[in-house]
Amino acid sequence: MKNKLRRSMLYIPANNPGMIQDAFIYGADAILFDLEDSITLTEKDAARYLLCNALQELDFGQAEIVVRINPLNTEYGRNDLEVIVPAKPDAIRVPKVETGEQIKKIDSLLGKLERKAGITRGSIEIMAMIETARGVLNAREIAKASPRITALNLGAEDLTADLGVRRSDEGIELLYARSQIIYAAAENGIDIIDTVYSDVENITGLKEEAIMSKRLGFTGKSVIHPKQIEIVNSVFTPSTEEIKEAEKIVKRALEAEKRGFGVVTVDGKMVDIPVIERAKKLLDRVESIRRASN
Ligand SMILES: CC(=O)SCCNC(=O)CCNC(=O)[C@H](O)C(C)(C)COP(=O)(O)OP(=O)(O)OC[C@H]1O[C@@H](n2cnc3c(N)ncnc32)[C@H](O)[C@@H]1OP(=O)(O)O
Ligand SMILES: O=C([O-])CC(=O)C(=O)O
Ligand SMILES: [Mg+2]
Repeated sequence: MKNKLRRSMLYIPANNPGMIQDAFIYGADAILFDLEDSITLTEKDAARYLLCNALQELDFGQAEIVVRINPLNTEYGRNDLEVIVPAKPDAIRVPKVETGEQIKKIDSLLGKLERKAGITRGSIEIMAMIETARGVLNAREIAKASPRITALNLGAEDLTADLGVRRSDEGIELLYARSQIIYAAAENGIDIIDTVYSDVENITGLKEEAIMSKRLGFTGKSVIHPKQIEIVNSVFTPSTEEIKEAEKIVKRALEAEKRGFGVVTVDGKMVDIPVIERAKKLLDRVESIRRASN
């Protein structure tokens, strides 16, 4: 079964056969083959065909296979979909999405290409990248534009370029965008993936940013180098203390319910329905992680 955890999504430029071949060995939950910004215009065609062959020939294990296409308003985007859909990726990541209408167009095009390729209609998911001011402001309509949408992704490099601001370590310039898209994703029960951390050598900085993202509500983070995977997976996996606490809450709540009490205290803190729901959600996630790593 495919791993849909999406704690870490590893970018791989789709014109690099060595990286494509080794993609599955690093333990990323998702492999994110890129046809957009890591590929120069002269390499677009070659990358697309190389990737199509690789998806058909290679076994990437349990990792979810996602392809970032070029925007559909460029001459490359439509060609990407035509070549890649028959190779059955699990999802298409669409860059620079600004309106729900754009997602509806991609949904309909995917439907036609799926039919042509003999693939079940609706089986290829869409992940929408929010990386412009307009995209941030329209995140709500984007998130609900198609049942295919299973995640929103922040693209901070493009967004800070659009805003004309510097990207800082503490990320204050991204706080509004991060919060807005987290709410849009939560409203629709879909995943929300944080942007890449570009300073590959700075593992401490990566960890701090990932912890902050998790605390805000992100469910995972895109990465650009294999050495970023372990740290990101571990930040987005509940800790032993969190698991123990959740188990205790669920156990005490069940005991209290049997005695007719809806609210109890656990370690001096009040536990009622929302706290129990949060604990159950955490334990469900732990179970998904356990299943995915077996
Ligand atoms: C703003 C945006 O749009 S970000 C998204 C687009 N950008 C990308 O996709 C970039 C993805 N990352 C990369 O291309 C590379 O990591 C770079 C260019 C940043 C650095 O590459 P290198 O200088 O080769 O890194 P380094 O020497 O540390 O690599 C060590 C090993 O890891 C491999 N590796 C590095 N990055 C990746 C990757 N993303 N996926 C798979 N393998 C990788 C290298 O091939 C090398 O393997 P080898 O030892 O078998 O030769
Ligand atoms: O964060 C990402 O996924 C990379 C990206 O496209 C951006 O930052 O603009
Ligand atoms: Mg971008």
